[in-house]
Amino acid sequence: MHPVSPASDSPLLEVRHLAKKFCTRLRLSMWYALRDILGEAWPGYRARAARLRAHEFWGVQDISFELRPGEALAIVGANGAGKSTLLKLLNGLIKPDGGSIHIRGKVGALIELGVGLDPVLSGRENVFIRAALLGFSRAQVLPLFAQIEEFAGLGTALDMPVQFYSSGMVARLAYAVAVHLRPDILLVDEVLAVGDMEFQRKCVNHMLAYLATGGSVVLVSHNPYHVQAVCQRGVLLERGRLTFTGTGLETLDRYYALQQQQLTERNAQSGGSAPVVIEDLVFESIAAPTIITDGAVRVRLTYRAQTPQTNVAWAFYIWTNDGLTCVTGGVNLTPSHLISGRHELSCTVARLPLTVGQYLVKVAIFELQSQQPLALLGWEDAPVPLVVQGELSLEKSFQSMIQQLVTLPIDWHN
Ligand SMILES: Nc1ncnc2c1ncn2[C@@H]1O[C@H](COP(=O)(O)OP(=O)(O)OP(=O)(O)O)[C@@H](O)[C@H]1O
Repeated sequence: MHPVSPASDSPLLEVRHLAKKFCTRLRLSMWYALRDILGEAWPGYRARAARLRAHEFWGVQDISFELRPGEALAIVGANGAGKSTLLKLLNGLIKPDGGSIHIRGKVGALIELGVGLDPVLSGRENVFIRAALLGFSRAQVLPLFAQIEEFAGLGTALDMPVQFYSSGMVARLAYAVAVHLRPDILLVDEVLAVGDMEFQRKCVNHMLAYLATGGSVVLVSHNPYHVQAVCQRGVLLERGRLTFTGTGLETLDRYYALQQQQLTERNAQSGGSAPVVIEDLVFESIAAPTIITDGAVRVRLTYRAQTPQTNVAWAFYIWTNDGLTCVTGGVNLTPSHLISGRHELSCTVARLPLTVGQYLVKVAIFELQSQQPLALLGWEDAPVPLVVQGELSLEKSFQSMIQQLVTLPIDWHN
């Protein structure tokens, strides 16, 4: 692969009106599958396949998008929305009932991690087996082995049977093999969530380097850190349908708004007993009475938890009034723990280099493993306002005038 200009290249992946149906009854689904195999020989079969039979439903329906070299697409949606089904269709693991998929190039996939690994064989032997499943001979893999070993970082565990691996170790091995065989399109299904933070960072850095050389990524993830770092584009799936396309973060924003709506409804139905509720979010200046450009800021989030929650992360997002994302940071990569009752989470921002102006803040607490939001504030309801003040020097008023979002501490030299 070569460095490319993404916009100028024709799509590596073209998906048009893709559809897949499932049946809720196992025996009936087997009968339908048999009829479908026989029926494929008959003219007009495809037209009939577009209809639902008794106890069938659409797992995904009418999905269309394209992916060009150098692009990464986030697929976002609630449990059961059809994300894995879509990846399995792209990887050819299951056949569509409608629409088409055109792929130019080689696909590497990290979908069901354990699949394709022999539990009694060592990690080392499984590297060759997994590569063979992807069409690579032992001779082709040997020159890449040192890189795969180094990336997986399993040390002596590489010679241990895979059945003794943790899910994180399996993810390391599977990811290292898939990416070093240089696919043109890499499909990744929430695999990163099972790896530790150091490995997640390594994968994100690797994906960015891979994208820069013209690779493409389809990433199922709700982790803001992964979506913001990797995906320029995103699609939102709701009950199998594509309901929104935008940048990765706009898609996540839309998804969180939907989730907050559902969490609020569920909370109301259960008489206000949601497991976790964010009650308040405060941005306060550490040194001055007000938040000033470039000043240090403390962020305090007040939550109420019914039961303790381990392994959660929280993130805040700062937007301009007209909807432009200016800070998507604040994702804590070390897991937090929530204690039952009403408590606070906090963090400090050493320098907030936003220019003088008014901003809006939204916040999310989400489970690290499933990456699903546990509690949200500001997405569906009113975001928290944030006012950044500062002296209106000539330089700063000029920055505000041209709507610059950040101030840089520049020393000019003659
Ligand atoms: N083989 C199958 N047979 C029947 N139904 C299926 C099958 N595979 C998926 N489904 C159903 O299709 C829908 C979409 O499932 P899918 O696994 O694609 O969702 P998802 O968005 O990946 O969810 P999650 O976030 O929970 O992994 C769900 O209702 C699921 O139960």
